[in-house]
Amino acid sequence: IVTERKERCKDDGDDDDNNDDGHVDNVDAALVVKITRCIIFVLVVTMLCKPKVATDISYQTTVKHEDTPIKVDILDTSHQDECQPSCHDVYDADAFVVVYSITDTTTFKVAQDELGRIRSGTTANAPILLLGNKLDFEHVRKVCVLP
Ligand SMILES: Nc1nc2c(ncn2[C@@H]2O[C@H](COP(=O)(O)OP(=O)(O)OP(=O)(O)O)[C@@H](O)[C@H]2O)c(=O)[nH]1
Repeated sequence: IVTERKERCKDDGDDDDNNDDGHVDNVDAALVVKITRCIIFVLVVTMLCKPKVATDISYQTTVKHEDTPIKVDILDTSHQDECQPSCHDVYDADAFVVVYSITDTTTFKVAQDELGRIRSGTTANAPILLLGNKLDFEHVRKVCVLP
């Protein structure tokens, strides 16, 4: 923007007083620097605040334990193909719930992989609840249970 303005002044044979001592250009340059800094700041904030995986759902809730309300941060991670542990910040969580569908063996395999990842990370000792959902679809169960 500054360069373009200088070129224009030169072409005009500009004898505008404002530009004689470069004062206006200095103001423009300072403005450009300020705007650039603002844009960079907004971009950095946006990148830091954005969930790593767009379909993740993050929320807070309160649960009662023996009449004591406890605030809980929930991160409901969406299964992503090729998702590596770095996709989520879940590996510093205090506890995990891994859910698979009893009607879909692939989800059980994914659940097994997740258990392995959790156990091999820094959260190796965190409690994990493994849940099979869709029990109402028992008649089409694909993930078998031992008798
Ligand atoms: N019948 C029945 N449907 C269920 C049950 N649990 C989940 N669903 C349905 O299954 C679908 C997927 O459930 P979600 O909880 O979104 O599964 P998810 O793995 O979190 O899905 P993503 O986050 O999109 O990967 C939804 O339509 C639910 O309503 C269940 O126990 N029984």
